[in-house]
Formats: sequence, structure tokens, C-alpha cells
Amino acid sequence: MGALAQESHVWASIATGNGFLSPAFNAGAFAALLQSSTLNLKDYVWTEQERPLVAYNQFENDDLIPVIDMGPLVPCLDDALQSPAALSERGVCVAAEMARAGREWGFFQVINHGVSADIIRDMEIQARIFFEALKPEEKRRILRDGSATKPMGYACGGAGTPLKSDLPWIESLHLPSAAEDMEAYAWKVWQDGNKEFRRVVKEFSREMGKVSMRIMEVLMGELLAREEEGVTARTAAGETVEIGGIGQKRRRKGDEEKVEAKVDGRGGGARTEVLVGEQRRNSVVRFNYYPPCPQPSLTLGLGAHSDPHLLTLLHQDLVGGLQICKDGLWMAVRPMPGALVVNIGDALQVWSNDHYKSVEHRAVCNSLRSRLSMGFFLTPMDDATICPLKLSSPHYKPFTWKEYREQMYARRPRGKSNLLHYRIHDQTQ
Ligand SMILES: O=C(O)CCC(=O)C(=O)O
Ligand SMILES: [Fe+2]
Repeated sequence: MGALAQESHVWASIATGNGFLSPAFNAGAFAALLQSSTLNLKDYVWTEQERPLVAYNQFENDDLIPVIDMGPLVPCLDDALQSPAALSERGVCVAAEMARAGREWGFFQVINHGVSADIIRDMEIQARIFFEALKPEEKRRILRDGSATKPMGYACGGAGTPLKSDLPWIESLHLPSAAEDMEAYAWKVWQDGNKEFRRVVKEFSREMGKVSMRIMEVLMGELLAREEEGVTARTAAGETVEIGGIGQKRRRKGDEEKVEAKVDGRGGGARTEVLVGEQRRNSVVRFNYYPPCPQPSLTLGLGAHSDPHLLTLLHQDLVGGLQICKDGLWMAVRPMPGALVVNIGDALQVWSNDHYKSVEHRAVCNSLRSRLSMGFFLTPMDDATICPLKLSSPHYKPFTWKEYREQMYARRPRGKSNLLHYRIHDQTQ
């Protein structure tokens, strides 16, 4: 018997209940799922190449991961989203630091970000109530349709997804951030609609959304300032200069007056608003709950992937398990109380023509404690065209967000493979 088969065998014997399961595991929705469906523990054994060699709490060199204090940005950028205001000197430095982290890491943590500690705490409580206090059949009222190209609702260890092997050791809940769409899910789960859950998700989504726009303002502002040449626009004085990407789309709509990209490099938030629409309508909140796992070295909570959206903001609890791939090596990200993890998504990589890079990351399980992470994914509208803002030497062919999302959910995302479909290969290399 090969090593993999042997380990699969170990898991299969665990599944038949020979005493290895922890009480926490036995009690969970996961155990209920495995007992009631065709899913089997051996389907959670990942290939040797993909299994985590770095454990959930094995932190090394994680102090190199940039941590950015957004304090100096918060007051100015609140106004900047309406009308660009001058940043303080310190603010300019922080913006440059953030842009550098986006370029060099595609990943950083932010503190003093402006999302209130109260709402994060309330959201953690509500998410834990959902995952831990509801009965499996209650959560299954909003089980994801495995074939859907726009996955929303609840998934548990592969149930509710099209996956058949290398199953993720996770329960997850995807909700639309738009209030009325999100509420429909709460009404399906709870007969009384659970007012507190709806209040907290709305507030969490609104606050995380606002911070994500501030970060976009900084990242896009820095990019536009650098790339004045190929990405200019109609100036405030009415002078029309060459414009690409988003601007072109607006111009086609005969909406010239609103093309307000600032040639001084500001206006990144205004440009982002064009892509993400009013109130960031297409954005998503996602809750990830990783139950304790009897064999964490054989499986993954989430396999290596890059997030497809523009930007992800993630709150993780203090257990640990998030890992990023930097220069081909996996690094565990030490949880920082109060911090939010920010990572660049594929859409921003394309929009910035590889100036910012989406980062591969994964979630590793542990055998002792459940872990909760809560994310906000800043998402373009379905019909938004994603293409490099820079007109000269684009690295990608244009595509709509809907097209990208659908091709991504039709296949299993492995690393950053989705981006390659749209990459323009330089024939001279
Ligand atoms: O739970 C984590 O740390 C990672 C979550 C994640 O990568 C995601 O939701 O896309
Ligand atoms: Fe992710």
C-alpha cells in the first residue's frame, strides 16, 4: 500500500468510529455531514504536494509581513472619497508604505483601520451562533447549490460545492453584502428573521466596505500618480487627455462629465466606485469556520488560491491557520489582535496591469480548536469590464467580472491558474 493509500486508510478507520474523534468533532455539523452523506473522510486527504508542511502555529519570519497603521489616513480619506483632500505629511508616507506592501507582498495587515471593535465582536458572536448553535438541518436551509456559478449560502466540507476530492475542512457562509439580498438568507434560516444577525451583518459589511474603499483610494492613487502617461483623463479644467479602461467605458455611455480621474494621481476611490457600483452592491461577506480536525497535516481548510475579487479584508481570530505563499515559500500569518488582513485580488492585479499582485494563500487546520475568519470581498459589478487601466502594453485581455467568476467556479481554482486564461503572452519572450 502506498503512503497516500495508507493514510486514506487511517482516515477511513477514523470515519468508522474507532475512537480517534474528539468530542468537539463528534458534536459538529461536520460529523453529522459525514454520517449522513456520501462524503467520506478519505476524500479530505489531499495530495502530498498540497498538504501543509508548515503547521498552523509554526510562525517564522512573520514579522516581515508589513503592518500598516492606517490612523493618519482615516480622516483625510473619508473626505477624499467625495473630493480629494491633501493628505498630511504622515499620511503621504503611510500611503506610500501601503502601496509598496501591495506591490511587493500583495498582502499586509492594517491596524487603526476604523472598523469598530464592537462590530467585529458582535459579528464573531453571530457567526459562531450560526456555525455552532444551529442544527445541521437549519444551516442546510441555505445550502449552496453546488452547480451555481454565483455561490451564496452555506457549504460544509464540500457539500454545497462541485468538489469531489481534496475536500476542504471547513464550514462556510457566503452572503451578499447588499442588505436586502442578505436579509433573504436570514429569513430562510430563522423563522423570525433574526433581527440581531441582520443588523450586525449589515453594519459589518458597511464598515468593512468603507475601509476597503479607503485602501483602494490609496492603492489606485499611487498607481495613477506613477502612470500619468497611459492613464490620464479629462482634467478638472476640462482638458481632455488620453484615457483607458474605466474612462473609456464611461465615455461610451456619453457620460463625459463624470469622468473625473485626477491627473495628480488622486481619484482612485472615484474610479473604484465606477467598477464596484453604488454601495458596492456586488460585494460579498464570507464567514469561514474550521472545526478541529483529527488529522490536520493531511488536509486543508482552504487549498492554495488567490482571491478573484479586487480586494479582500479579513478578520481572523487568534487561533492561527492563515498562510501565504511568498517567493514560493509558505509562511504562517501570526494573528494580531484588532488587525485586518488585506490582500490584493486577481481583478486588481489585472486592473493595475501587474503593478499589484494577488497573493496565493491557504487555511491550515488544527486538532484542538475551531477557528473563525470573517472576510469582506470588494467585488466589481457583473457587467464591469476588467482590463488594464494602462493602454500601452496591457498584460491581459479584457473580460467582464461575470465571465471571470463563472469560469472560476466552473473549475477548481488551483493557485493563480484562473488569471492565465486572460494573460497576453509576449511573443518576443
Ligand atoms: O480563513 C482564512 O484565513 C482564509 C480565508 C480565505 O482565504 C478566503 O475566505 O478566501
Ligand atoms: Fe482567500
